[in-house]
Amino acid sequence: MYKIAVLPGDGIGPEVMKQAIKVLDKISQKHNISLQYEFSDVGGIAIDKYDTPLPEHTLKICENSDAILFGSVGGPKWENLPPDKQPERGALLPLRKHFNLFANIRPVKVFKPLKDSCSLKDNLIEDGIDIVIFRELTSGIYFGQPKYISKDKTYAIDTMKYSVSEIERIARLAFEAARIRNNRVTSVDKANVLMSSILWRETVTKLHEAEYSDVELNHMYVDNAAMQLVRNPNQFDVILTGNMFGDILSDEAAMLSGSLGMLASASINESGFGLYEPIGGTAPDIAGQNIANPIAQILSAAYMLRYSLKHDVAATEIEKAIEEVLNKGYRTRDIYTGKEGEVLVNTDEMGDLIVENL
Ligand SMILES: NC(=O)c1ccc[n+]([C@@H]2O[C@H](COP(=O)([O-])OP(=O)(O)OC[C@H]3O[C@@H](n4cnc5c(N)ncnc54)[C@H](O)[C@@H]3O)[C@@H](O)[C@H]2O)c1
Ligand SMILES: CC(C)[C@H](C(=O)O)[C@@H](O)C(=O)O
Ligand SMILES: [Mg+2]
Repeated sequence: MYKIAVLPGDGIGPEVMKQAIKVLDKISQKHNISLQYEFSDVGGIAIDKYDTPLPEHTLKICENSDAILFGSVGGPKWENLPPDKQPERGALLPLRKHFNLFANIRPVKVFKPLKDSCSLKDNLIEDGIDIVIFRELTSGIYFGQPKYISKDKTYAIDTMKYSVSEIERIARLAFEAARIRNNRVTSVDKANVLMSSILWRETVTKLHEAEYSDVELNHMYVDNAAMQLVRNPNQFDVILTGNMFGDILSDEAAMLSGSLGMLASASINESGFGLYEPIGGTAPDIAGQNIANPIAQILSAAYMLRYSLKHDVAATEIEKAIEEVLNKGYRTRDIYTGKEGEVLVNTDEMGDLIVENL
């Protein structure tokens, strides 16, 4: 039996999480996988109830689980609280750090039927897109010390710090992934300006020479990478990058797949324990209307089955069911183009359709 900590969070989090649970119920029945869910509050809702974004009991539930399925946290209501009390800095980042979830894996796939939702010209995505971003998640500018706003509020400091071992462990996973994909790694940095990027580039190069010379490696500055992603996305196979660059490039890459609501991520540590979440946020502009796209949350559940519970077949079946539903023309509002054959559905209906196709 697997214990799953389910943390829906704020905004669209609970709406899309409901769909992911429906899908997990069906697939676990089908494959005889015993799942025990432990729901708990995190983020803004936890601030409202317990005056803290990451209550002790929520952390305990996570510690006693085999994986964490996370929705998203934050929103306008909590934006003006002191920094460490806010949902993102007070819950999500501490969770990532607490469990040492250094490897954030963000696959960018374009489902063929969604080609029209992609903002790029057809000829650029004719053969689909299949990129995976390996983002370092527990260091870099997000966590480096010192980090503060001066008492008189006339200046502020963040520190971008990377150690060789932190770079090596994420680089190793990227090279390993490339070997079973198209054998190419693009390491993205800003080595023409940042010291931490110079070390990043040197470390990746050394590791490549010593252990992974069979993999094709190139280095790219982050500004160029942002441009290349929309100029010719298919040049990329595995993108290896640091915390902040990975955050920005993955939102950009999401639009290749048509919507932020389509991309999910796995954040894992050295022993394979993981937190699984959509790459997008709480979407306050559409929350509470049952119109959000639940696919990113459902894919997060599939990645959980694949990476933490080692049920690859079940994960693949979920991905196939999503593709099937999209093939049949069903679309939530964010991926609806009005083309003939498309049917507009809401969040619940999309969840039901995916369940029916399992
Ligand atoms: N992992 C997380 O918990 C996480 C990630 C990103 C942002 N956030 C938080 O979410 C809040 C809102 O942030 P934001 O507006 O910058 O980013 P966002 O990702 O919430 O929304 C950006 C845009 O994408 C759309 N969108 C996102 N997910 C969607 C979905 N599933 N279906 C359809 N449309 C979708 C939204 O409607 C919005 O127009 C902030 O408080 C932010 O800090 C949390
Ligand atoms: C909410 C925020 C802290 C988070 C990040 O920057 O890592 C989000 O944007 C993401 O991409 O997971
Ligand atoms: Mg982000």
